[in-house]
Amino acid sequence: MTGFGVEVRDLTARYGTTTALDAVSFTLRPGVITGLLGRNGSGKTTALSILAAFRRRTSGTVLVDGEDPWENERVLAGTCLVRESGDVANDQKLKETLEFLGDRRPLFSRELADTLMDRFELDPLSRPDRLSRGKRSAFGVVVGLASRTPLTLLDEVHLGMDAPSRYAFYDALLADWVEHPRTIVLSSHLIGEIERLLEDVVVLDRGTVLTMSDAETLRSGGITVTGPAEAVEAFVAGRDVVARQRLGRTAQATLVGTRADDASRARQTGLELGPVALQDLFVHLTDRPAGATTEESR
Ligand SMILES: Nc1ncnc2c1ncn2[C@@H]1O[C@H](COP(=O)(O)OP(=O)(O)OP(=O)(O)O)[C@@H](O)[C@H]1O
Repeated sequence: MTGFGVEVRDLTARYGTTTALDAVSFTLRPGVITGLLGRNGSGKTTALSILAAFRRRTSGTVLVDGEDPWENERVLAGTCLVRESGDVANDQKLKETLEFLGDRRPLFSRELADTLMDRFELDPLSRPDRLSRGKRSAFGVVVGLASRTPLTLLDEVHLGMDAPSRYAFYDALLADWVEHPRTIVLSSHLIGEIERLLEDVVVLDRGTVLTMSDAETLRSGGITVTGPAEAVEAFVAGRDVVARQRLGRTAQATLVGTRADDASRARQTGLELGPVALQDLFVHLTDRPAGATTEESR
């Protein structure tokens, strides 16, 4: 099993007069972990809700494993969407929810669920409405990962979790995906922590696709330059610097755009070149002039 592929073409979704997605097209490669990135209100939740048939589209084409997911039993049995709220029955004990999913989802792993319940210190006898926000999110992670569905959509599910729990989640996700490859989408506007997990990236901005690429290609669009502050400044003069950091006399600048002689210039001036953080590129790509309204900046 390598997971469901997804093909989205000209997808438009409106809520009354608000256009949440405006003729959006993207693909999700089967068996790949994709980051669906975008600032608040960019349309991530709407897109994932349509893929999982939680919500109907206004127009456009959505194919999950080659078929329209709407009222499609086969596709929906292979799709799991977990949103930050957890999306689980509030009036059921956690253990009952896991038993229910074990009966319904053919690939559900009770063993993985139990391991994750222990790791997140979740009491199987508790109920979601009695859990803290972070623990509720953690239970969403248990459901999302243990379901092992061919299409797993995790919508900002990690945001409420504390740092140790988030890192336990990232490690568990990667380890289980290596053993059981499947299509996973992680949506977020906090990219720093998850970028090492992502093979592909789709960036949404105000309901449109800003960029779609494999993460390596995206990263290769920029470099970091590290070394003595003055030499770094001389190197980046006149170029598109999207982030700067300084520690004592050492500075690091993040550049968008590379030049053929970057490596030789860096060698000559004793500077170190490194990969760019997706978070910095994301901020650069989705940055808007202060005060610009949605319509003006379109
Ligand atoms: N139920 C709704 N009714 C009206 N407008 C909505 C509804 N849900 C979302 N929207 C609007 O649609 C747009 C996209 O929202 P969506 O929740 O998909 O974005 P998002 O990228 O998931 O945001 P966030 O990162 O803040 O969760 C926003 O302008 C939002 O205000």
